[in-house]
Amino acid sequence: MLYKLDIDQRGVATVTLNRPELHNAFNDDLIRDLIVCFNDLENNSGVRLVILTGEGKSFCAGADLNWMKRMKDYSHEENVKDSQNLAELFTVINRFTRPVIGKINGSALGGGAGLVACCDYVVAVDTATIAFTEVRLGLLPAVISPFVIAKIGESHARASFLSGAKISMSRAFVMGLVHQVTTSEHLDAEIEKVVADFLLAGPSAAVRAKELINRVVRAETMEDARDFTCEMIAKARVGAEGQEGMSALLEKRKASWY
Ligand SMILES: C/C=C/C(=O)SCCNC(=O)CCNC(=O)[C@H](O)C(C)(C)COP(=O)(O)OP(=O)(O)OC[C@H]1O[C@@H](n2cnc3c(N)ncnc32)[C@H](O)[C@@H]1OP(=O)(O)O
Repeated sequence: MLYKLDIDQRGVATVTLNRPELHNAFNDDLIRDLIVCFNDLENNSGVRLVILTGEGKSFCAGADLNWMKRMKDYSHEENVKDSQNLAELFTVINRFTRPVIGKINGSALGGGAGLVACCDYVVAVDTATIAFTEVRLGLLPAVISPFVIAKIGESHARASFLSGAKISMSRAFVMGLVHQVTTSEHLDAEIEKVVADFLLAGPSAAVRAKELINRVVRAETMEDARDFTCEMIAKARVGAEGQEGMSALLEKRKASWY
């Protein structure tokens, strides 16, 4: 298995990419393993959120170049199929119904930067760099582009995709790729604070909030967005969790999901 999985009593799952000797670069085995892992976590109703991180000094060095280079012996159709597996990985992480927190322990390059963009909340060490290096390798940040452009917008995508230049953490913060920057010494403690904040949300409300964002950003018109957002709040306020959350605040007690 090219990743490690730990699920604690609170339902916090930690997925750790585990190919440290290759800076957690992904090959077809790691891609397949991670898709299965995230699908299993999706089907595990006890999981409240996922932390995604890397073993060793890097978060993820993107695609394993030895593996990608070998793809020249494959047909065009096989190459397209293979790229679709990678797209599937980004999709299962990005669409994972519960929050995914990126714990960026080191550099995230190429497809590794794409993984960062798929996370809902990202805490990174100040020594990490993010770079969409693909063009410097004669390649393209293709499969990751929908996720990254949705996150940072066209202007930042043009600036970073076309040069492949390293992005410092202060810049990644401004771009909205990273939400918090800390030292490696404080990374675990900062992640724990973030986890505690996310666990304060009603479990079902957190899932619905993520669904809301995914639907609003993909809505074709304001009217479409208005219709389903009204539907969603109409259901939430009469639902058991909404009723419990409001009662708990009014009665000055903790809601029962804590
Ligand atoms: C569709 C998706 C496309 C993509 O994702 S394209 C790939 C984009 N990735 C990159 O551009 C990352 C390339 N790697 C690096 O820039 C550096 O490496 C690091 C910053 C990650 C680490 O640098 P340092 O600490 O100096 O270590 P080191 O000596 O460069 O690497 C140790 C071993 O790891 C191998 N390695 C690093 N990244 C990859 C990779 N992406 N694919 C295959 N091998 C990789 C190296 O070659 C080397 O190997 P050895 O020990 O045999 O010399």
